[in-house]
This record gives sequence, structure tokens and C-alpha cells, in this order.
Amino acid sequence: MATDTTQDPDAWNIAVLGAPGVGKTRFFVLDDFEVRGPPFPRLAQGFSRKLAVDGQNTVVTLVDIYQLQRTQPSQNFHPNANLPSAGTNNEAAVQAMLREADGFILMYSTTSPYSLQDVVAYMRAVRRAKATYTQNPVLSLVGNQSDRSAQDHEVSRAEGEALARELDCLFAEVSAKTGYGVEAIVTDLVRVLRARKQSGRKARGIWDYFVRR
Ligand SMILES: Nc1nc2c(ncn2[C@@H]2O[C@H](COP(=O)(O)OP(=O)(O)OP(=O)(O)O)[C@@H](O)[C@H]2O)c(=O)[nH]1
Repeated sequence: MATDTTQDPDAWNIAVLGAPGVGKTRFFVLDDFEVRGPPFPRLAQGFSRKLAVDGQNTVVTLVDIYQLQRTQPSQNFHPNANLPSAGTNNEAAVQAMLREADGFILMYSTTSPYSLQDVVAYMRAVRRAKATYTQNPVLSLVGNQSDRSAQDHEVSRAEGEALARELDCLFAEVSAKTGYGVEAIVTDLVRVLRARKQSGRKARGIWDYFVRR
């Protein structure tokens, strides 16, 4: 059943960004993330679910910005280009979705070094959209497809962690196929978002929050 996040006091919109094929859709549909319908009409598919985080119910809606980007006519989108592409009809809408998202998942595949490089372009897009905010965006770097065999892995955990430190964000390796790590990373994002809302202070970054815990 569809959930109306606007009525929930603890509801969070999380935009998921990543290169084609990294596993964004699978990440959504796993674990009963229920199809909610477009939270922003005709722009993107959103998936939401209720979950309890530290004993308190929350509603998390995930939106695939790349799906949104792909719906635009006559564009040759590549994630290495700055997102969104200049001059496209939905540019303002993409910017609005990025600006209004509470948190972000920047996804790469542990099998693709290129998809890790692409994360930097997505990060730039997020920073640009959130440029007027005093706080750093709340985000997590997520390396998907951790279930794949060792010979398929071309990005080490250490490389992922190093980029996450550079970007000052959370990090997790997950498998959207088996579910490993999926709920944990969403839960961690919710904790950071709640903490930030409660503290109201100018955060120095997500790592700071975790160091203080
Ligand atoms: N083994 C494995 N395969 C995965 C995983 N996540 C996704 N896949 C597979 O990778 C392929 C691409 O997954 P999608 O979820 O469609 O990727 P996407 O990022 O949504 O791709 P676009 O819609 O093109 O942006 C599919 O065949 C998935 O089944 C994972 O964690 N492990």
C-alpha cells in the first residue's frame, strides 16, 4: 500500500545516484521496499517503506535520480558529465529533487572501477544542488555487488573507504542481491539525519557524528 511520507513526522527522502548497472533498482526492490509511485509526479519512481530505527518508526523513500535523468528527451547522458545535463527540460526538476532530498546514496559496483570514478561527478552534482545549505550533505558511499566472486572484484574495500574519507561520508559494501548491508546503511543514514535534526548545530561532517557516538 502506498505510504504518504508527508504525514509522517519521521520521514526521509533519500536520492540514490550511481552509474548504469551498479544495482540501484535491485537495491530498491530488495527487502520489500514497496513501490510507492512517483513522489514527484511523472519524474521518478520512488520506493518507500516503513522501518523501525532504534525503536522509532520511520518512513524512508528512495528515489533513483538516474531513472529520472533517463526520462529526458534527446539527451546523451553519461554520468561523467555533470549531472544534470545542461539545457535539458528536466534540469530544474532534477536540481529540485537533489536539493530537497534529505540524504544521498552514492552507489558504485565493486566490480567496476569506472563506476567508482563516476561517484565523484555525482558528488559534484549533489554539492552544487546543496550549495546554499550551511551543512554538508548527508550521504553514504555504497559499494554494491559484494556477493560477487573474488575474481570479479575490481574495487577493494580499502579504495571505497579511502574515497568515503575524502568525501567525508558514510561507507558500506552491500549486496542488493542477498540483502547484505542494505538495511544497515539505510538505518545509519536515518540515524545521522535524525541526529542532525535534533542537534540543529552546524555539523562538521558525518564522521564527526560517528566519532562522537
Ligand atoms: N550479483 C549481484 N548482481 C546484482 C546486484 N545488484 C544488482 N545486480 C544485477 O546487476 C544488474 C543491474 O542491476 P540494476 O538494479 O538494474 O542496476 P541499475 O543501477 O538500476 O541500472 P540502471 O537502471 O541501468 O541505472 C541486474 O542484472 C541485477 O540483477 C548485486 O548486489 N549482486
